[in-house]
Amino acid sequence: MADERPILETSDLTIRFGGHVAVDHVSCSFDRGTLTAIVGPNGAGKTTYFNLISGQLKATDGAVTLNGENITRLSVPERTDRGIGRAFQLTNLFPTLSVRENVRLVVQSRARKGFDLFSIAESHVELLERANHVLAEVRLIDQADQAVSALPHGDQRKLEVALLIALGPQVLMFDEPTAGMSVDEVPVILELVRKLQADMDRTILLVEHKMDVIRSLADRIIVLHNGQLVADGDPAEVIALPVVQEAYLGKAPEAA
Ligand SMILES: Nc1ncnc2c1ncn2[C@@H]1O[C@H](COP(=O)(O)OP(=O)(O)OP(=O)(O)O)[C@@H](O)[C@H]1O
Repeated sequence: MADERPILETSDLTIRFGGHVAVDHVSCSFDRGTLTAIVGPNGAGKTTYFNLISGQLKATDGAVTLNGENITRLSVPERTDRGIGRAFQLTNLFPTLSVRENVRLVVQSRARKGFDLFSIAESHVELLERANHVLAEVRLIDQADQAVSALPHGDQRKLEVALLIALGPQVLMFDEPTAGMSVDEVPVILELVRKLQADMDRTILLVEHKMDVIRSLADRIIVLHNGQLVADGDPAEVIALPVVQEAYLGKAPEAA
C-alpha cells in the first residue's frame, strides 16, 4: 500500500534574527508527488523557509520532519542523504571540468556508500552511464564534453537541474529556476520540472516570482507574508487573494 503520510512537514517552524522573526511558526505539510509554489512579497521569508528545510539555517523553534523522521538538527549533507535535494549553485562546481565530469562527481558521491572496491573499473563505467543518462534527461548530452565555464547561461541552468537529479532526491527544491533566463529558455526548464514531477512522482517545492510559471506548474500555492503562512490552497483561488495580488502588482506595504 502506498505511504500516504506527508513526505515533508514543518511544524511551528521559526527563526529569529535578533528581534526579527523571519519565519514565524510555519506549519505546513507536503504530499508525495505534488508541486507546491511558495510565494510572497520581497522579504516575506521564502528563502529563509527554504534554508530551514534544506539545513542551511538552523531553526530557533519548531521542527522539520521528512518521512516521519525529525531532521531539524541534521546538517545539510545529512538531509541530502535522507532525500532533500536543493538545486545547486554553480559556484559549487568545478568550472574547468567538463559537464559530464561534474555530474559524475555528484553521482559518485551518492553511490559512495555502496561502492565495491573490487569492481572500481566497472563502477566507473556505470557512474559514467548514469551521468550520461541524467544529461540526456535534461538535454545536455551534446554539451557533455564542454567545460562548465564555457556553457551559455541557459545550459548552466539545465546543468543545475542535472546535478539535482544526480543526487536522487525525494524532495526537490528550486529557488527561482527561471531567473535570468531568456524567453525561449524558460519553457525548456518548465518542461524539465514538469517531467520530473510527472515521470518520477517526486515532490517539488518551488520559490518563484513569475505568476505565469506558477500557474503552469503548481498544484498548490502557499503564501508567506512577514514570515507567516497566510494562505494555502488551489492556485486559482490563492492567486485571486488580495495579499497575492498586492505582492505581485508591487503594492505590498513593504515592497520598495
Ligand atoms: N542571515 C540573516 N540575518 C538577518 N536577517 C536575515 C537573514 N536572512 C534573512 N533575513 C531577513 O529575513 C527576512 C526574510 O528574508 P528572505 O530572504 O527569506 O525573504 P524572501 O521572501 O525570500 O525575499 P525575496 O523575495 O526578496 O527573495 C528579511 O527581512 C531579511 O532581511
